[in-house]
Amino acid sequence: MSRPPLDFGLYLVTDSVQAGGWQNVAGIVEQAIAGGVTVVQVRDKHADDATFTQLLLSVAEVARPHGVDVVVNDRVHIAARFGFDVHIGQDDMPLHQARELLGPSPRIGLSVGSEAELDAVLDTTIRPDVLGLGPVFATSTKLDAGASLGITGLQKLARRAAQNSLASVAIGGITSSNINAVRQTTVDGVCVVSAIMSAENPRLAALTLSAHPPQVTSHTPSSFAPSPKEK
Ligand SMILES: Cc1ncc(COP(=O)(O)OP(=O)(O)O)c(N)n1
Ligand SMILES: Cc1nc(C(=O)O)sc1CCOP(=O)(O)O
Ligand SMILES: [Mg+2]
Repeated sequence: MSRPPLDFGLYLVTDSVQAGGWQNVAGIVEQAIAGGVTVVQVRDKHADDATFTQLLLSVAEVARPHGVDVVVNDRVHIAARFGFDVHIGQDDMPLHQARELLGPSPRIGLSVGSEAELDAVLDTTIRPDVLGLGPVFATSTKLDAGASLGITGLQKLARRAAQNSLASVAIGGITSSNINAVRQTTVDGVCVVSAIMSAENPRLAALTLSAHPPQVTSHTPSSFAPSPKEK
């Protein structure tokens, strides 16, 4: 099944705790999209399914009008119910089972943190649509993240992914201070959580991290234009 390629350029993964509560997440996402975020994954490790669904739909409401893809973290059954894309890790539902539940259209992202995990992906006939490669650097957002890959480890995985026609994104400890080195690897995009979710100004944070910051024109809606202080 061919799914249209996505612009993974600046991929935001949400965190309701860093947002100060799940009700604040959609507002932060809206600002981050104005700053250049191209994909949003809704991740909340604490919410029950009903609350997660409310959160997901609130994010979709602000993302979809801008053509920004919305991805569900972990909860394949919720993604399947509403037809969203999904991201799963090595300890989540197996890829073949997720594909069976989702049907052919939604994209599936899969975490890969080592050469052995990439070997396993390349050995199977059912392929994910994108790999989440990480953690690149140490992170306090995900306490059970594995050993850091560093730029060299990331580049080895990203190169092999590309050689096998697999899209990849980098994740873990990425900030405005190290993002240039990450963008010099073969990854198709860069994921951040705290660099945007914990920022005082999520729009400015996204602008700083974006590979292609949005151009402000006379047609830019006023809610997306910079405030006089930022000009
Ligand atoms: C794009 C992307 N890459 C990796 C992850 C991590 O997924 P996982 O290993 O399942 O860990 P949790 O996010 O579920 O804690 C991700 N979420 N997104
Ligand atoms: C959700 C997640 N997955 C990771 C992985 O390595 O698979 S690291 C991570 C958290 C990244 O948060 P921050 O941008 O704040 O460091
Ligand atoms: Mg997971």
